[in-house]
Amino acid sequence: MKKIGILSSGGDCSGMNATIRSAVRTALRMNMEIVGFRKGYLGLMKGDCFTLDSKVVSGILHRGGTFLQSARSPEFRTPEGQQKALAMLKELGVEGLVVLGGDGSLSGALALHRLGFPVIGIPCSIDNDIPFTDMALGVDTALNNIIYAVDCIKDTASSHARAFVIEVMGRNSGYLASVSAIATGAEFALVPEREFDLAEICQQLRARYEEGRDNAIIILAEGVGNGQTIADSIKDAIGFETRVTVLGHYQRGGAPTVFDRLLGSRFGKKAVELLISGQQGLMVGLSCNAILATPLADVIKGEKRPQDEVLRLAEVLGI
Ligand SMILES: Nc1ncnc2c1ncn2[C@@H]1O[C@H](COP(=O)(O)OP(=O)(O)O)[C@@H](O)[C@H]1O
Ligand SMILES: O=P(O)(O)OC[C@H]1O[C@](O)(COP(=O)(O)O)[C@@H](O)[C@@H]1O
Ligand SMILES: [Mg+2]
Repeated sequence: MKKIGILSSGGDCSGMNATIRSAVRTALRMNMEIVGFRKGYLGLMKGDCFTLDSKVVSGILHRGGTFLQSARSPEFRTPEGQQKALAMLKELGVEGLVVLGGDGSLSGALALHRLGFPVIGIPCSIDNDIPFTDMALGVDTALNNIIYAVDCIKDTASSHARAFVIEVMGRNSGYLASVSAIATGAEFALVPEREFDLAEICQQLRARYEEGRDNAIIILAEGVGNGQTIADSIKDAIGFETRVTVLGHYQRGGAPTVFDRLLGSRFGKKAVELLISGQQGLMVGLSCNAILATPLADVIKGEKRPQDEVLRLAEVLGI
């Protein structure tokens, strides 16, 4: 193998740049040429790429997002799109590919692997919905962003005697909501993994209000539903005002935490080493603080185990 490629796909997250930098420096150390494809699978199908050298990746470690840019490409989901990408890889003389992305992008990586192309995946998604890794890249930074915002909102909640419904991202995963509720001392976390009864929540908020606790933070995972609907249905029942804050894309960006800088650096190095040593069709992951590799096929057919321990902790803490 003389030349490999790298791309970032799906939702961007903080730590992608640290990962790309580490992959590039590992490849160069191993006398390998490495090219970066712009905008994920879109750039791959078009052959939109450029050579990555040590200088190109300097000064990006501390920046969120991905300097290779990212995209969601419906065309790449089709067999025609995947054949286009394969033909382009062949034309460019690229013999192996590192894919940074979430569950969707890793499904795309598996498709290329099944067509016989050497691929290694790196789990990147703030949702933490990818199995076979304790943490995906970007989760820690997103959580830190969320707790900063919630701490700020708590000041207003207590000053104005209000209940805030704060909607966080995560698609169908309640990981960000559960963990941020634990870390901020929120009153409730509403997550798709756990059933809840809105009437009961209202009753508890009312009882707290009558005891003199006149503000509350309710963290809502986006997978549960709309924040305004929830706030509207509790407004009259609890005795104090409600407001809704949707944290949105603020959560995904910003300077990566130490955890994500280190995790990305470890993932990037390991992915390139695996590719160069002839291994393929794998995803790197973090398990008990070691970097392991799991077949992409197992990752895609697997399901991220429910966050049982986190949910139980939330329950014990009264969330
Ligand atoms: N089943 C699939 N087969 C092939 N490619 C896929 C598949 N699912 C997703 N992709 C590709 O990966 C891209 C990113 O996936 P998406 O689910 O949007 O984000 P993420 O990778 O962050 O989960 C999609 O736009 C598509 O190009
Ligand atoms: O940025 P977009 O395209 O609006 O997508 C928003 C979605 O992306 C995420 O931030 C990350 O999800 P993915 O990792 O699957 O891309 C979700 O939490 C959110 O629902
Ligand atoms: Mg996803």
